[in-house]
Formats: sequence, C-alpha cells, structure tokens
Amino acid sequence: MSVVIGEISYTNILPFFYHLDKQKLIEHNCRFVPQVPAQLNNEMSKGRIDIGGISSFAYAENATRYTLLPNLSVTSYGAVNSIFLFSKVPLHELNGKKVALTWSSASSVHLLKIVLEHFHSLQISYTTMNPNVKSMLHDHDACLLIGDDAIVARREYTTSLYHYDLGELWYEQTGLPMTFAVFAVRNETLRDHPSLVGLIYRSFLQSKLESESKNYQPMIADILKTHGGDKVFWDHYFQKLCNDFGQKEQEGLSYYFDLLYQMNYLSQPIKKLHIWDEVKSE
Ligand SMILES: C=C(O[C@@H]1C=C(C(=O)O)C=C[C@H]1O)C(=O)O
Repeated sequence: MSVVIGEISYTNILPFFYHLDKQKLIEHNCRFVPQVPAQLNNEMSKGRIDIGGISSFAYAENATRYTLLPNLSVTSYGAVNSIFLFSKVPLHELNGKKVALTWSSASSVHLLKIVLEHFHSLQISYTTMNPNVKSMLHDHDACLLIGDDAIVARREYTTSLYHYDLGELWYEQTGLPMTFAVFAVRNETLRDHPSLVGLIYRSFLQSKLESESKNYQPMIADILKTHGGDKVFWDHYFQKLCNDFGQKEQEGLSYYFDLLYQMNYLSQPIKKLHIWDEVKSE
C-alpha cells in the first residue's frame, strides 16, 4: 500500500515541495496528489490522502483523527497577499448583502465569516462558487478568492473593486498570526508507517529550509515562468509568508478555532493541538 501525499496546487505551498526529493519518496512507495485545499481536505477525511498540507480548518474538523506535523505551516503575520475579499462596496456596507465564496477554501472562508459576522456584526448571505470574479460578482456584492486565483484577480481588479486582505484584517483585530494551512497526517498512517512518515516529514522540513536558505530564488525563477507576475511581488510574497509552526502561530490558530467554536462553525472545541513528537515516535 502506498502512502498518498497531498500537495496543495498553489504557489504558497511550494517552499515545502520545490526542493523535495520526490523520486526518493516515490521509491519508498509514496504517491503525490496535487489538488486545491478543499479537495485535499475532503480526500484526507475519506482516508484517500494520508499526509500533507490541508486547510487548518479541516484539521479542526478532524482533530481526533489527525496529528499535526511540527514546524510546518502556511501562516501570515498581517497581509498574506493571496487571500482577498473583492467587493463592490466598502466592507462595512455589506450588511444584508450577498457574498460569493470560492469552493476551493476552508480556512479563509471561515476566517471571512469571523471578520464579517464577529468583528463587524454583519449579516451576510453566502453562496459557494467557482473562483471567477466576473461570474461571482454577476449576482453578488463581494467575493472571496484565495491562492493563485486571488493573486491574478488582484492584478486585474485593484482599481475597480475594493479589496481586503484577510490576513491583514485578522491581524488588525487580534494582533495574532493566522495559519491557513497546516501539515497533518492521519493517525492510522502514523500508526502503520511511522518511519516513512518520519522520512516524509524530514523531507518537507529540508525543502523548507533549503527554500529559505536560497531566499526562494530558484523557486521564484520557475514561478515567474509558470505564473507570470513580477519578481518584486514574488520576493515580497515569500518573504512575508511564515512557514513555521511555533508557539505564536499555534496561539493564533487556537484563537481562530475558539472563535469558530463560539460561532458554531465547529461542533467541538479544540482544547489542544496534537503535534507529532517526532523524536519519541521514531
Ligand atoms: C495563503 C493561502 O493559504 C491557503 C488557504 C487555504 C484555505 O483557505 O483553506 C488552505 C491552504 C492554504 O494554502 C492562500 O491560498 O493564499
């Protein structure tokens, strides 16, 4: 049986994959599945993906079944630059209005609900849609996009629409970082393949460290070819994202989960983040 590794198909996850020795992991019977976060969340909850990056919200929904991998995340302290609410009217005028949500997200969708409903006391009607600004705004007042869809839309709509960076809105209210993606493993996979999980974990960590030590440069050179944009943007984007998962990041994530539980978006409170104690398990 192979171990299936989920790979978020957005550039923000690349520091963990760009310098990964995929061939070596394939030789160890691993398989890679690139998908957008909502698909990965769903596949992991059904047991069809074993390990990898998922929405932090999806971890909360499955906290008793998953274990978090230490030191790995996609987190922002303030502006994240790839998660935007695009709106025809200023945010505080959205009360009673309709907002379209990208179907690809789980963390940002719930972060938006915190921002609109909890921070600004707005009542909103939501629809989940394909991530396309034109069709989303055809019949809605605002729309949420994430990942590369949001990066591209921001290039196009900076002047014609209001746009709000969700990482920034969260930071302004809480002073805390926001973790959008965590790395998790299904508890059964960890039980059945502890040493392979160790190898995969160390490979992710090594790729992240190499990305950081090379200042993301080889990776950005490739992203420019595949995704366009300018180097200044991508340099700034990766410099600003935090890929650690230390105490402060965990504090921000726990607060996000607490609010979601209070708002009934989570059925169980998350009292503790279960993070793999790698050294003991090996
Ligand atoms: C930073 C981002 O974080 C992503 C957002 C996610 C979500 O909203 O569920 C999940 C994984 C992250 O890769 C982004 O997509 O721009």
